[in-house]
Amino acid sequence: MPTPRLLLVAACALIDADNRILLTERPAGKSLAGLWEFPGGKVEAGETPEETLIRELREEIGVETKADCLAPLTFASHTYEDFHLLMPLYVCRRFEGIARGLEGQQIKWVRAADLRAYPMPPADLPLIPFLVDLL
Ligand SMILES: Nc1nc2c([nH]c(=O)n2[C@H]2C[C@H](O)[C@@H](COP(=O)(O)OP(=O)(O)OP(=O)(O)O)O2)c(=O)[nH]1
Repeated sequence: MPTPRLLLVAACALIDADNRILLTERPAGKSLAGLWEFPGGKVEAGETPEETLIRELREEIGVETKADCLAPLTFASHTYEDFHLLMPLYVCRRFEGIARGLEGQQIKWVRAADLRAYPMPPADLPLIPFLVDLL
């Protein structure tokens, strides 16, 4: 089997003053629909992962942040059927605005210890212990 193409996706664990993490539900019709994920998206040509996150946080949940406020935590590396996902996970505690699902998606602020109660894409499961340790 040939190795599938590499897909670079940037994701962010937004953390509120209460140490809760924001999860967003993937909408019906998309791949992995109904699963809970970290906000983010594909790194487009000409973008840094930080620029991708600033754009995606603004578009998806109406939150503004800066590259300085994005700290790398860990990454996911997972083979899906059509691609191999490489996904740096950043942590962001400094942002402006009240998060809301601007694309009709549900959002939820979740304690690290409760993350496993939310079905997530398989690539995300190894990330949970890093957040539990951090928080
Ligand atoms: N944003 C985000 N994407 C994730 C996570 N975990 C995970 O496997 N992914 C995958 C799902 C998608 O295949 C890809 C992100 O793509 P995207 O969110 O920009 O694009 P999309 O909704 O249009 O996805 P798709 O329907 O094209 O697959 O990364 C995660 O925690 N956050």
